[in-house]
Amino acid sequence: MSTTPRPTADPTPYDALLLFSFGGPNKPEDVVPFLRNVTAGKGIPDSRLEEVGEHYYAFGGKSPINDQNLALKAAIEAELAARGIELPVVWGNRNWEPYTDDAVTELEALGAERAVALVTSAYSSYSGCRQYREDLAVTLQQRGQLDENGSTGVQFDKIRSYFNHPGFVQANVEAVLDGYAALEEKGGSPADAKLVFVTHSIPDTMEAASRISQATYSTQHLDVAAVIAARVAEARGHEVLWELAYCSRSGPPTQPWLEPDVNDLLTERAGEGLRDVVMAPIGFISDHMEVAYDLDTEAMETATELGMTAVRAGTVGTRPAFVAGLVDLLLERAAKARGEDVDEATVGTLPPFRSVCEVDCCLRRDGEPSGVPALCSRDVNR
Ligand SMILES: CC1=C(CCC(=O)O)c2cc3nc(cc4[nH]c(cc5[nH]c(cc1n2)c(C)c5CCC(=O)O)c(CCC(=O)O)c4C)C(CCC(=O)O)=C3C
Ligand SMILES: [Fe+2]
Repeated sequence: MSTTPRPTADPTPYDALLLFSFGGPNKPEDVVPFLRNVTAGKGIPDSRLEEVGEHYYAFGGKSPINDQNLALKAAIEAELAARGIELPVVWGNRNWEPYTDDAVTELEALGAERAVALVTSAYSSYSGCRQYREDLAVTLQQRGQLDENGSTGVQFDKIRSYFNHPGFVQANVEAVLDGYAALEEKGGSPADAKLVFVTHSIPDTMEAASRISQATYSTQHLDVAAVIAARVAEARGHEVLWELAYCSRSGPPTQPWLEPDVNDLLTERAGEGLRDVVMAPIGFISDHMEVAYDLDTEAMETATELGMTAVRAGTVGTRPAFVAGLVDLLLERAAKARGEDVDEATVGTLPPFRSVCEVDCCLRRDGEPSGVPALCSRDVNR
């Protein structure tokens, strides 16, 4: 379908790729310290933390996310090798081992001077963009490697948010089509089904602050959802009605977050007579805990109780279209860093997002300066 030529297989000026993720616990003893890392200073009620801890214990205290990142790392390495590109891939996480600091140590051991970061969040908001850039800056600061101009050690650039990159979108289309096939196998009626896209909820204040990144977080999802639904409708030859819902809300009940919650949406639509649902978690790139618990456990239970026939489509994971797209994005970023004119491929109505963020891009709260340094932006150290 896509006729966009592959970018030149030259990673110069980069000498390493940082696969930069969230992290998750590997065993029961990791759960509480992991949750402390995630929630430090975020005002999440203890009751919510205990509840989320239980989600992890129900899965033996091990999040699937680390194995999924290792699988993605291996898939990227294989794609690089297949294209004859020699570039080491180093993995680091904000909230668990191997930490960002471990990754920087590994980059130094490799002799890397300029690395490009690939964040495992496809969409732009504080949680999916700036929080990673801050983590990198604070890590360097703690190592004594940050001054007012940025890093004095390994230099970092970032790959643009890729929610509207053809590879990510195509992999989602394939996953949703597999979901429709699974619905049919389950005895559902695909032509009457609702396609419910699901993503992580964020506070309304974070949504408002994400505006500066060229389109808000929810708008990014709506734009790409429309493209995916249209392609699925075309491939299946029937109409596809769709909606966007949210999961994994936390924070105090008084704080507004993006809605509708997926469980509330299912309940409301069941009341209106909807019987068949395909849930597509386009907000996540792998089947980590939010997907395994909030969708496969909780939302599936809701759907079953409502008497619906429901399936959950896969995430992009290591689908070849996604992995090839990531390598294209890396090469595109490299060409940009070399000052070349590059074709930044997108689908939908939104532009390619910036790989060097605007001043005050994606703050945590609308209008409030963060006071925390961030890399890969025009406001280093603000
Ligand atoms: C937008 C977004 C993504 C999607 C993009 C992406 O995929 O990266 C994401 C991913 C993830 N979130 C994760 C886990 C958690 N997120 C939390 C808390 C929060 N997430 C938020 C946003 C997001 N989070 C927000 C606004 C909060 C409130 C606190 C704050 O303002 O920052 C909490 C604290 C308890 C709770 O509140 O649930 C946990 C444990 C895991 C790991 C899963 C695993 O272990 O498999 C992953 C990949
Ligand atoms: Fe989260």
